[in-house]
Amino acid sequence: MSTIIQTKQLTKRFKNTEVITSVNMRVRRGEIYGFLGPNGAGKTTVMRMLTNLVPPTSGEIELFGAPLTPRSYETMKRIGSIIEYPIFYEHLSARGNLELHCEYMGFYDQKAVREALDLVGLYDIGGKPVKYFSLGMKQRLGIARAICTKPELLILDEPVNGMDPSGIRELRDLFRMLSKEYGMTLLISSHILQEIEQLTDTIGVINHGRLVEEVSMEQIRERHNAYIEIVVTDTQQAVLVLEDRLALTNYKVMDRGAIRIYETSLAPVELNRLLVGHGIGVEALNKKSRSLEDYFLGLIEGGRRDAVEAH
Ligand SMILES: Nc1ncnc2c1ncn2[C@@H]1O[C@H](COP(=O)(O)OP(=O)(O)OP(=O)(O)O)[C@@H](O)[C@H]1O
Repeated sequence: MSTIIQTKQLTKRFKNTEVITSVNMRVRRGEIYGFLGPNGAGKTTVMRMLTNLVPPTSGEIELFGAPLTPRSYETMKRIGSIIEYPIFYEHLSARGNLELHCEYMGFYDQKAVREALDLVGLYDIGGKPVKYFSLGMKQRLGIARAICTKPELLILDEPVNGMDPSGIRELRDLFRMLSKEYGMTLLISSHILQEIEQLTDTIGVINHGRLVEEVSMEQIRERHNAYIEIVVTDTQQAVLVLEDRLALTNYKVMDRGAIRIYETSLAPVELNRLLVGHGIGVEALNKKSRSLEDYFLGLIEGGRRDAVEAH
């Protein structure tokens, strides 16, 4: 798959404070990339650099395979974005705002404004001045503005901020549709895992200006399979029984007599009976599942212990 965004050692300092440190991120064509991190982690600053709103202090950005420079005007036309809160001409209607934007971007397609308003569910009130719009409606109008020029890449900074749960669901469906049917690549930031977990193909976790993890959701789900943990009196003997009698290979011997079995379809009662039947004492038997939330909190709280342990 080709690469749409690639940063190399991307670093940003404001005066003497380094807020982004050596970020190497990669977003592939057609994927939805979730950019996750707590408030102040540096998501907006990275997105501002990607859209040429602020220059990097050092490092490189490649968009669509070419280096980004302050003069990359044509590249910018291939990107739709909302960075922080979208700002509009309040006295103009939603439609008026989008028409102005298309004109400014040199994009002439009569249908585009209508289609964009329709996609975000604002078509019926497209004639109303924006000053009467709620925060959620403005957020949707921001998305309409970002997509009306049919960009290949959408960069959205906390797009579901301030929206109610049904609005969030609608936007999720819209993002999926843009990715599948229009083939757009999406980079979406959030500080709430649940908001983007079901949507993204890849997650990049940023904390204190550093990218601490970049991983596909598929890998994450594999790693975070539920498991059964047993604590036994004789691990060697127990392993023999698991392999010979149950043909198990996906287990891991931990310390202090514990074994994790990543095969949760086993019935705990049967497992216990089998081990005891072979003269192995079972001191504990628990079914566990570590939530994604725990995993990301672990990353954000500074340690990579969980990630290492899960491998
Ligand atoms: N223009 C600026 N001058 C000085 N410091 C800045 C500037 N812009 C951002 N920062 C600092 O950079 C750090 C990262 O901020 P940024 O807005 O990128 O984080 P964020 O992850 O987007 O957070 P949020 O979710 O709160 O928007 C913060 O400590 C912020 O105070």
